[in-house]
Amino acid sequence: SRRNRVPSGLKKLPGPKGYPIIGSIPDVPEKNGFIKFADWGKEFGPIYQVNLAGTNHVWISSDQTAKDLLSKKGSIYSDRPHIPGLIDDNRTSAQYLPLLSKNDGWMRQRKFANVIMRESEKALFHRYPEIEAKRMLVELLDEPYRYNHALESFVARVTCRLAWGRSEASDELKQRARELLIGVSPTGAFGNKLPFLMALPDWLSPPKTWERRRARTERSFFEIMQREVEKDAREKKAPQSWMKIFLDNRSKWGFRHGLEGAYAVGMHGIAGALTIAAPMQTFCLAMCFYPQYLPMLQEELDRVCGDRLPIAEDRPNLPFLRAVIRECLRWRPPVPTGIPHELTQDDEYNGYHIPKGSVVHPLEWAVARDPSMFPDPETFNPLRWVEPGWPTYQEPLTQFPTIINCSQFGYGRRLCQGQTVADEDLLIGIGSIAWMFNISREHDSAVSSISSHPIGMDAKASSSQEELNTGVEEPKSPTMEDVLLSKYTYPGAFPSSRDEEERKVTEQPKELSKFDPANIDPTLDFSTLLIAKPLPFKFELQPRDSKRAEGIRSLFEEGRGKGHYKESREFWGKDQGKGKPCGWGEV
Ligand code: HEM
Repeated sequence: SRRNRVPSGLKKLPGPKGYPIIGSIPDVPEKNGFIKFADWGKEFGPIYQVNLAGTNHVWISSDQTAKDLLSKKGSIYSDRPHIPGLIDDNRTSAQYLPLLSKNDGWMRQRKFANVIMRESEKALFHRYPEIEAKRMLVELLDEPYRYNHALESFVARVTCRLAWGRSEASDELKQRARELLIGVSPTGAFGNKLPFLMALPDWLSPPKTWERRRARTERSFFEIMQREVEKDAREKKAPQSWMKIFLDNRSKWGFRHGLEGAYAVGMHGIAGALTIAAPMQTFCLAMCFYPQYLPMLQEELDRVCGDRLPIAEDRPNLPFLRAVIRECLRWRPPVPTGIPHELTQDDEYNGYHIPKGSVVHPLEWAVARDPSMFPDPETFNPLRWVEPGWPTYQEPLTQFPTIINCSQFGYGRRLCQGQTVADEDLLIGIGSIAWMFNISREHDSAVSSISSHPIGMDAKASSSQEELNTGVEEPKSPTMEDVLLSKYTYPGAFPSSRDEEERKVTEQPKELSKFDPANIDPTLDFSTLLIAKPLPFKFELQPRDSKRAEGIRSLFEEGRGKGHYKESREFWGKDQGKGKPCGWGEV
């Protein structure tokens, strides 16, 4: 109660009442909990507080408030909370830069991150995204029903090359990313839901055993990758990579030991592999539900790129592609709850008291839905970025729209370090898909003589293990008809082309049902972990023209002949280390 005392002259932040001890935990659904937090924002205002199992969580749903606190008062709002589900203390272990406290380790790793990002950007990311785009397109042509695999592999291969100069570890990197995501997500590892499990002996606590194996495997993986680059460097055949930058100037970074370098590089590999596929999957979803924009995008790509795939130098000439990417991030933010900051001393804001130790969330989902900045916010509308008159329109169009420094990358001193990598991957990745394919929701066999594949018929084949095992039941996939007739209740998520009658049906307020997976809007069927990705969905992917398809196939074969496209390799044996000290954990 002393902690909760409000100094005289100040008010307590508003917020839901909750229950004794557990606070408001029962009121927050596991699926799409960010919508609940955004709803509370509408009820209590742009800043409010919620007690979740004894911790004070402050939720911010306005960009201005987030800037006022997290950016302007960065000296006290830049710490990170403890994550109980991890074996080592995330705040001090110097393993994961995004989770470190604001300490020396964080400062030296951030400096290192600045250098590796700057160097990569200067070198146009060594053209890795352009090289890997060809492999992705061929995989989509051959096995479109495994589209998730192709998109995630594209991102993981680029990041793997950037981190260690080679792509063969991309499957392992994806698995490391999935397991770490589970380890750190409040809705993932049991150790985060029931922290006392991490205080029990290993033999009594399966979540602790799982986490110990995950941490051991991750460390071995990072060490193996570091040793391989060291060997390549000794033999003067190491390609450019973040690891090579580290090794070339080992003493310059002030790291405590070589292992810190292994983690500093590996963490960036994981951060890239975790996040960038989400907006690419969102792009496919958006093109199914807002089909009017794909022809506009293809017109721009054909005009600028003609018969070749988009490349980095096309960026200034592709404003509509940048608008589509920016809108994907806004419409379905990859980190909808934001990554929490921790407040290190008592503060006041607009007459409200914010107690030290509060966990402060910039709620991206709500920030991206401010109707004064984004009119008709639930609608996917890339035109808001390129048509004068919209509040988000900005010139020159050779530079804007851009995702760099948008709120989806966070605030203040903890701003995302990997923005330029994400920017490049999305430009090349999404641009290449749109250049090559038509994407549509319904199967129409008469559309073209070129073979077309309806996707998602075999949901398992198209989903990664992570998505199959996030704790979400296989969705019942309501049809658009179901949705329109009665079930769906979250207002405004339909394409603006739908008429008023349909809108009225959708806007009937039916509390709670919107969180029920069976009733969920198909464009809101996302995984439940900290980084939200659309769960596998059915759509049709059809090459626009057979000449382009053949052209890319032959470029890919040519690259393969030169050894550019190595197969992914296993690190722990055929069974991925089942029963051994290191290997893949269940996800
Ligand atoms: C679409 C892709 C991405 C999104 C949406 C994203 C989003 C975020 C967010 C919201 C934060 C937290 C900011 C805050 O605390 O206020 C963050 C931090 C971070 N991100 Fe990203 N990120 C993306 C891609 C990447 C990539 C590709 C990398 C590296 C290769 C990366 C590296 C980092 C790092 C190192 C931090 C921690 C910074 C710190 O705590 O000091 N991110 N990112």
